[in-house]
Amino acid sequence: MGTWEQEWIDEQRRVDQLSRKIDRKMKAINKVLGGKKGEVVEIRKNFWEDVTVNFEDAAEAAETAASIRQQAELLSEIERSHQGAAQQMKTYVKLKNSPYFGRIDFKEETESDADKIYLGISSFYDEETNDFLIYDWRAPISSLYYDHGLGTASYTAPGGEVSGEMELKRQYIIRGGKIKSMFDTGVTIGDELLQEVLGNEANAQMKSIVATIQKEQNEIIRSTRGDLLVVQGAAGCGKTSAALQRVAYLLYKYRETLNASEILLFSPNAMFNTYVANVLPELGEENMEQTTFQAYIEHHLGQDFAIETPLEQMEHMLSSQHEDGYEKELAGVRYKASLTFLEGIERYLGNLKESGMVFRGVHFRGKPILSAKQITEYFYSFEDSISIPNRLKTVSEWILKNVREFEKKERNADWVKEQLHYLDESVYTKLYNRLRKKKQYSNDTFNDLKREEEELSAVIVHKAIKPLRNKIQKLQFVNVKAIYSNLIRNEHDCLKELPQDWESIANQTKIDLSESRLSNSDATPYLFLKERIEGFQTNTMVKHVFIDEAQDYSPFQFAFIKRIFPRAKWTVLGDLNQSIYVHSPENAFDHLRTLFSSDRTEKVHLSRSYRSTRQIVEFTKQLLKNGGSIVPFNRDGQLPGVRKLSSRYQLHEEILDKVAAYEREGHQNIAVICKTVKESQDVYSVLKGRMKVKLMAEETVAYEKGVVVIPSYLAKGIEFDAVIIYDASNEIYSKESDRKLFYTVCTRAMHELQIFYVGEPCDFLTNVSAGSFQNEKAPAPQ
Ligand SMILES: Nc1ncnc2c1ncn2[C@@H]1O[C@H](COP(=O)(O)OP(=O)(O)OP(=O)(O)O)[C@@H](O)[C@H]1O
Repeated sequence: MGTWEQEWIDEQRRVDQLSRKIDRKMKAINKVLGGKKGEVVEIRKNFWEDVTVNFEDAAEAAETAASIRQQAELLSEIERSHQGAAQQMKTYVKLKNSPYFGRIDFKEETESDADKIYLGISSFYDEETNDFLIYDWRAPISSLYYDHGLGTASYTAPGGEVSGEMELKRQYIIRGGKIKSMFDTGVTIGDELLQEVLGNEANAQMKSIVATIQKEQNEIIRSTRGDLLVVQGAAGCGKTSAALQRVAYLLYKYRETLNASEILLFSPNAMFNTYVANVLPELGEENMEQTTFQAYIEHHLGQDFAIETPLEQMEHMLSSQHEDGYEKELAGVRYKASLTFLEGIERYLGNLKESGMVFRGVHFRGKPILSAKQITEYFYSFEDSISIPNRLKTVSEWILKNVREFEKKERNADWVKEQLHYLDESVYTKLYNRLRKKKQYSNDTFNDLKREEEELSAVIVHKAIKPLRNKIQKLQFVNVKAIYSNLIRNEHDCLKELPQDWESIANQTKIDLSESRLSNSDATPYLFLKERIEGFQTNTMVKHVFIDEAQDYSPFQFAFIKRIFPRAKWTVLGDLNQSIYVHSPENAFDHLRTLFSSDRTEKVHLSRSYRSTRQIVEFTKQLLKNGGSIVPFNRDGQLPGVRKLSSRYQLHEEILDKVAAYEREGHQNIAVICKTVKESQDVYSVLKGRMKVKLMAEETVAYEKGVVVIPSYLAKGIEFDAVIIYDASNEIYSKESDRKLFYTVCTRAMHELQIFYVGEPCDFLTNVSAGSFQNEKAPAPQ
């Protein structure tokens, strides 16, 4: 028998042995789980028997409360450890299926023999031999696997640098406890496994990449040096993947002090949340918190305004590209996204300390309590040195005091008397009982009619005034809308370097505000101003902020996020070549770096692209002006197709044919990508009667397998086996500003890319070398 076969047998034997050990641990855990479950059921059943209930007097009641608390704590303690055991069980199930994916034989300098280190998604410690039979991929020693080939190698252990010799590096694919494939590799991570992984069909959800993390990705995953880590990388180079593995790494490294709820990922849209939701659970970790910037804005302003979503803004800007006034509008959007605007707001806030605040008068049932003028005078009676939020706190207390005085007088008002008369029997009894309890009246004293009336009037007024009090507590007497509108009109001359024709922009903003609408470009500045006036609500709980697709954020938004999470470290991932928003400046990441000190900032560049075949990457990089440095991972496929069609009718026929052909080849995720939602809807209405297809035109839908028609904005960040670009004519992708959008949509393809157009092709296509694509219809299969 050849030595390799023998090796294989030995390795399988080890897997089998390990499997038996895992079985034993699973059995033990099962017992614990069963026992704990029994305990929980028992405690639940006897909960009220085991607590002493006595409400006779205060001391007894306190004892009862303590007794209930004790029982409840016991219960939750057991439930917690039950959860821990259940989690452990899940990990064992995964390990049993696939215990490890890699092995390194590493001989430390000071040792004579090499240690065999097996790497899996979680450690497995064997108490009988006092050995780690599996090392967690995040353990310090595991970095050898990702960072080094055979020969001299070193890693950083908690006690310092450990050097030695890597004698073997082996990769496995183990499924169901059986080794499916196994190969030795000399280089960092062998291309074979990666070839195999990347050649697979797309999933409806993103997968973990632990078995094939590349060296430069490992650097991102394990970096803990700075406060800001910026990752710039081409489409498909694994930014999102690296970010998610990094979350898992941080949760492992800082497991004593960091939990998943203290990590927040900003995703590009809500659909993307579902796309990445599986990666961490697959690794046995809890998911981090996920949100979108829009959701944050909605949470704070959604009650007061209809807020334009990024999708709506994109749609509007893309479809008005040829209209008069587009350039002016664009200049306005860019200005509102800039730090120049933010600085203007800061100047304005400085001014507001002396003048310019706008208040609403406080009224109740049409009667004035305090006029806007009185509130303004009171607000400006404070020293300039007192901050606006602090002043507002005092002002609101002062208003509430006035309201209380008003409330007392109001008890004699006619409307109160009237309500007293018509008091519903049940309300009356309820109020009566409540008063009796509170004041401990005897039945007799309460019968005193006058007293009763007084008390009931007080309750009626108090209740009626409650909404007003709430509004005052929420500082709604401050007219932020008017203050923002004045800012935009630049009455105080705080805004500098305004774009041309700002007046019409200001007018539009004013109309929007008066109709309780907020454009996407106004939303962040508006909230910023509001928060700065009312007192910024910071979040010090979050320790790590991740921002994916970061090229889509404006400098203003970055500054804003920094303010919300003053204590968090940031990991920011993006590709400047995929900036699809009009508000993104060319040098978006430079602005970002002004928020952190330069010696706490790290920048990593990824240029190797894994998603698409070599042919697709070679093609798409030519769509960019500066795509030269993008390196494809060497995976072979068909040349992308680019075809001119004579009519829309023919276009739709060809799409049907192409989708059918892709399906025959076994592709399951196929996307027809359009530029806008409108275009997607039109295409969908044509296709839907003729094939099984879904329209994904709203953020809220979950990403699913199948054939989809999807607008560019929603396709970003995700990938498909095969992509059809609906219409790449120069009518649709007409401006230079469409270049990055076009690049973004084409780079969604993993295995196949087909571009159609009717009329003339867009300029970006004319620059691609002839050998990089085919323009004939592929022959039908025999
Ligand atoms: N080391 C790796 N091993 C296996 N697969 C990888 C690796 N790195 C990236 N991939 C795969 O490449 C594809 C692209 O990765 P990902 O979506 O993370 O890239 P991205 O840089 O965020 O892309 P984009 O900017 O285009 O959205 C995914 O299918 C991912 O699983």
